[in-house]
Amino acid sequence: MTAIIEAERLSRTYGAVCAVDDVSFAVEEGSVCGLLGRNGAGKTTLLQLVTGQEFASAGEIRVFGERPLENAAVLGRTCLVKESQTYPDTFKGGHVLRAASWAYADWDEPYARRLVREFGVPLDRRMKKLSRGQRSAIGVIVGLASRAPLTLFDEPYAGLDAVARQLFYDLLLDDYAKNPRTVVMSTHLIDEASRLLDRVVVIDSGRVVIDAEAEDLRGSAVSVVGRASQVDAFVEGRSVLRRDWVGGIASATVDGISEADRAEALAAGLELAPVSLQELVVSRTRGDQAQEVSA
Ligand SMILES: Nc1ncnc2c1ncn2[C@@H]1O[C@H](COP(=O)(O)OP(=O)(O)OP(=O)(O)O)[C@@H](O)[C@H]1O
Repeated sequence: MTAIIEAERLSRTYGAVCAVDDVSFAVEEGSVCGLLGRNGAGKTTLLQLVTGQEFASAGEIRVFGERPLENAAVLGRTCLVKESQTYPDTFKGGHVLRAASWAYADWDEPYARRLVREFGVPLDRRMKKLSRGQRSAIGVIVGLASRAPLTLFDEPYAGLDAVARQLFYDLLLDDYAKNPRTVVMSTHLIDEASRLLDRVVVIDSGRVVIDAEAEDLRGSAVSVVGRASQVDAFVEGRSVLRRDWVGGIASATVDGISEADRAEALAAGLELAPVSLQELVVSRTRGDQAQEVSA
């Protein structure tokens, strides 16, 4: 496999703030990578480093094997769609799409027109007069129709309603199947986007805390439910991410679970339930302490 993005010991500091802290990871060609993390974790800064909009304070970032800074060969194949995109005052939706058609060599105009119809966005209205969701839809259309070999979406859904978000996910999956490309998407809506993701990179306070195949990650934890005493006995010595009690019934989210562990839990009369990607990420980025919740 070819790595399209390679970060090696990459850091970006702003005075005393270390937005990206000694980060190393790779994104393989033809994969969809979810970049997840809490507010202020460093996701946008990382995407800006990837697209040459920020200088690294230390370390290396390579995109298509080259440094992205002021590199037309790299940036011509890279499309970053971000929520906070600003446009010239007089720009209408139609201008944005025309500018994008000039910027991206693989721009697909008929597909862009189809997406405009599907999202129902007006192209003859100034961008600043559009609703937040309509502006986001224009960004999503640019990202999809750019057909850029590396497409990065930085929280692209702000203001998009649930129907439009689902449309975006469906279009991305469908288009990705027909025209494989490399996609990185930062999102807080982890479970919604979960089915799209091949790989998950989670950053917390600028550092990578999880870098794994989404499938492996989903199977790495399980929720065990049963009588509190049995749950307590099972979790003894295991890595517990979260515990909840209701009366005498307890449930515990246990990390690093093996097939033998599952069999042992079932033999002990405990029920097993899958843990969603969102639960797992929340548990692992909440701090060192397992959360204890009683009701
Ligand atoms: N230009 C800047 N000057 C100073 N601090 C900055 C600058 N840009 C980002 N930061 C800080 O770096 C940290 C990471 O910010 P970043 O925008 O990358 O986070 P994020 O993960 O994208 O957050 P969110 O999910 O809230 O959008 C934050 O503490 C932020 O305040």
